[in-house]
Amino acid sequence: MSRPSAASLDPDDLGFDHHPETDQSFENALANARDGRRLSVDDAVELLTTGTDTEGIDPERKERVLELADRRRAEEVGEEVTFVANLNNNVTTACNTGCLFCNFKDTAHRFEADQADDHGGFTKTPAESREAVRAAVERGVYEVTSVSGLHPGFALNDEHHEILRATDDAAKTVNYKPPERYTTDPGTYVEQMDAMSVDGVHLHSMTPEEAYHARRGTDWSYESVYETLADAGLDSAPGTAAEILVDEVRDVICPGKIDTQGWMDAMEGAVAAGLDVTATIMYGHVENEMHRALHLEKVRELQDRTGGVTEFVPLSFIHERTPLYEHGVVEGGASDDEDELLIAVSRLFLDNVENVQTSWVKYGDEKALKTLSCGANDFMGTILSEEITKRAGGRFGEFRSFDDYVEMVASVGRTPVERSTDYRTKREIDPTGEGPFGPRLGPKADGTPLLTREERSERAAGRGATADD
Ligand SMILES: C[S@@+](CC[C@H](N)C(=O)[O-])C[C@H]1O[C@@H](n2cnc3c(N)ncnc32)[C@H](O)[C@@H]1O
Ligand SMILES: Nc1c(NC[C@H](O)[C@H](O)[C@H](O)CO)[nH]c(=O)[nH]c1=O
Ligand SMILES: N[C@@H](Cc1ccc(O)cc1)C(=O)O
Ligand code: SF4
Repeated sequence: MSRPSAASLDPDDLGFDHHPETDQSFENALANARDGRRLSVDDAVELLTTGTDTEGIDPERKERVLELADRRRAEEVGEEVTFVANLNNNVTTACNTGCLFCNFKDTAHRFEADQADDHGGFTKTPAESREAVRAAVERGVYEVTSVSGLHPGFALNDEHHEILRATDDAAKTVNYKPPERYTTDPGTYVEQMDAMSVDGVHLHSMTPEEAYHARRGTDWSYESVYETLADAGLDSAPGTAAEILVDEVRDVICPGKIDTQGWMDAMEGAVAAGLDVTATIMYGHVENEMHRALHLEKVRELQDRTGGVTEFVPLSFIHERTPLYEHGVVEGGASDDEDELLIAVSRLFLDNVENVQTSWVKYGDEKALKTLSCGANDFMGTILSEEITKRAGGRFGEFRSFDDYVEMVASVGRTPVERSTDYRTKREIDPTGEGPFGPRLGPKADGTPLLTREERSERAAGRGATADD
């Protein structure tokens, strides 16, 4: 695959074949949504653009789309706003994939034992991962989300290491270097899953890109890889790495990643292995509204085929410290109008996905609360630790307490509800009840807040006490 370098990309001429042009009209598309007809890609483009017959976003039309989506949300899932008590535990930032929207990763060779420079990244051993999760579960957390860089020393298990070690020119052909070359050995994926799967916690891990890494250089199926991971403790898989599921966009922003079909195959393999999955979109960079609509179509197809997608998560691109922005390929991320419309059209288009998640990490509290009346019904999790958005320049912090959630959700007149990762277990919280509030659905969750008042103020002051220290 030829890889364009960010510096050589002309933002006005990315050579896309897909453009937001349709034979549909805005009013027709809106009527289709109102009458509950399954929307076409052209309908979605009309709604996302508030009509291709007008320039820019028409504020009055936008409100009509948002209102319809809000009504659909109320019909489908009611007034509850759900959230989960979870911890993000990223295992390593070492990655050579080079996605141009990402500043989470650090070039992997800098992690090698003979490299002197301080790369500012990290790799956790399985024992360190286990300790981070154990400490969080002790506090009441019951989900751990773990997404990581594609460390060249990672393999699925010992058998996979043997295959990769025997591969010719493995660094180049299969992005593999033996783990002993690195200062810290991340262990195998199986060892990491086993380590993080402690005390009945739900383990949400292994994105399609990570699953690809866990079978590189072999003919193993995604299903068998996910089965092996499930046997080691994996419970569900995050559908990140989706970015925009249109190859002409992937060729620009993540040419080193698996393609659209590869992402679909991995997700289907995860569901075939008995796992729930989530699906995401990472939008607001070089893509246009036609790409966004085509992406939604892929997610709807996946759900038609599998029924395994528990939630859809729009991730608004954080641009500040990314190659795409630094090289002038983009001038910023999505506007507020675009964020609201993306949430609304996701709700209307994805008639087979029950939950649409809004992210306080990407939007901040104020905008995230607004999106709860544009079609969103889930408010993600407490996460306790955040690296991806922070490293890209995001400023909205790493933690929300149950008190924060209860106050925010009540302030918009909705019902705060604690949920399990799979949404099958829920507990409504009475905002007029006596606080402070804490989780109750976890193995060690007895209603005590996740962090003490002192720990929270230390965090607020930026002195950084984290759940795992
Ligand atoms: C950082 S990766 C980690 C997991 C794994 N390396 C992968 O790519 O699947 C997880 C996701 O974070 C999201 N992400 C990365 N950088 C971002 C940014 N600057 N703004 C918004 N989302 C971002 C992308 O959607 C990406 O797929
Ligand atoms: N939207 C973001 C998430 N979402 C994931 C949730 O927190 C949770 O793990 C999932 O809903 C399964 O229960 N996580 C982030 O780190 N950052 C986000 O922006
Ligand atoms: N890790 C992703 C968020 C995410 C994680 C798990 C999910 O199921 C969905 C979204 C990010 O911060 O960009
Ligand atoms: S998005 Fe994932 S694969 Fe791409 S560079 Fe970042 S960590 Fe690596």
